[in-house]
Order: sequence, then structure tokens, then C-alpha cells
Amino acid sequence: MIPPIEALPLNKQQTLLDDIAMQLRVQGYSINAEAVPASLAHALYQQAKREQLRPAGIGRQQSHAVDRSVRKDSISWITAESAAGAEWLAWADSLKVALNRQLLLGLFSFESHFAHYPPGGFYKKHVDAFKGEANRVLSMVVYLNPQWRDEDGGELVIYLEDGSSVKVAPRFATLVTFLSEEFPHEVLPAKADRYSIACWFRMNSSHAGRVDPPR
Ligand SMILES: O=C(O)CCC(=O)C(=O)O
Ligand SMILES: [Fe+2]
Repeated sequence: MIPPIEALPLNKQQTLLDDIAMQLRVQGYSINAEAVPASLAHALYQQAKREQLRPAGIGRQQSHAVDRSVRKDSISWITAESAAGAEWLAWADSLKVALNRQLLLGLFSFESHFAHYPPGGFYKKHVDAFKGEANRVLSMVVYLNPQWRDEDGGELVIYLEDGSSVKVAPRFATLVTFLSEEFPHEVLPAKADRYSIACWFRMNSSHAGRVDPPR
């Protein structure tokens, strides 16, 4: 007997990857609830709370500056030193491989940091990468807030080309991706502690004998 379609085993991870790729192809961004495996998201949430976070700056290297009127969050870059960090980096790498295969984006390296927005924390409208200086190709955010309520605010607002916008509540294990150069976005003031991971996939920007120089 042929089993009904519903009974066929679904590879949840593959379905997720296909869905992210399809949304990116069609609209340039993707929003997926319950995307990160719950056990990994819980481990990352515990790790985020243990981290020594520092006030986030704006820009990279020489232009790095801390301006609390533009963003008010604290961050800590993720490394494979913690078990949760290692598992997270492996998960992100498998996502990179799948997206490169499906979308030919040429994603090469990955950087990610925990972020904590305290009550009153925000990040004003900005873009993550500028045309011409293109090395950040794809931005990604994962939210780590098990008890987030609508009244806690802190939504990510993604501004679309047609003048409309999309709001995303920072709920546990929700994953958002978007093309870094294409979408201005902002974080509205949070009214509760808001934990997340912000990430970027970059192209290979090796030059002058330095292999893909770090940030
Ligand atoms: O936490 C978010 O929703 C977005 C954070 C962000 O835009 C950034 O760190 O560049
Ligand atoms: Fe951003």
C-alpha cells in the first residue's frame, strides 16, 4: 500500500533550508519561526546570559565608535570555545553550504555575536553593508527569548523597497535572514531583556596577501 503523503517522513532541517532559500530568492529576506533546534537555542540562551558583554560600537576597525544614541546593546563575539558556540558555528556552516548550493551566493566566512538589549535598548535604522564595499552579503538574526510577549516591544523592522515594512517579534528560535545591502532595518525599543545572535556571511575578501582579513 502507498502511504498517504502526510505519513512520509519529513526532514525538518531540509524543509527549513529549502524555505529560507525560496524566500531569499523571491523577496530577498526570510522569516522562520522555530528554525533553530530548541536544544541548541536553549544552550545559546544560557551561554548568552553567562557572557561578558561589552557596549556595541558602530563601523569596523578604525571607524569603530561607540554611540549610544544609535544603538544601545551589548555584544560578545561567538567562538567555538564554548560547547554551545561550537555547535552554533557548525549549524551556521551547514546553512552556508546549503545556501551556496541553492542560491550561488558565494558565502565564504561567518561572524556572529550575542547581543543583549536591556529594557530601553534599541538600534536605529541602518544597513549592515554598503554597496561597493560589499563583503557582508547575508545578515542573519536569531532570537533567544523564551518568554517574549507582544507588549515587550523590541521588534525588528525591515524596510522594503516599496515603502512598506515588516515587523518581527524577537521570539525564541525565530530566524531572520536578509541580503545585507538591500534592507535598512531597525530594532524598536525593548521593554524587557532582549537576547539575540546577530550574524553576517561574507564573501571572500582576500587581498594583498591577507586571507580574508578578520574584522
Ligand atoms: O537584533 C536584531 O533584530 C537586529 C540587530 C541588527 O540589526 C544588527 O546587529 O545589525
Ligand atoms: Fe543590522
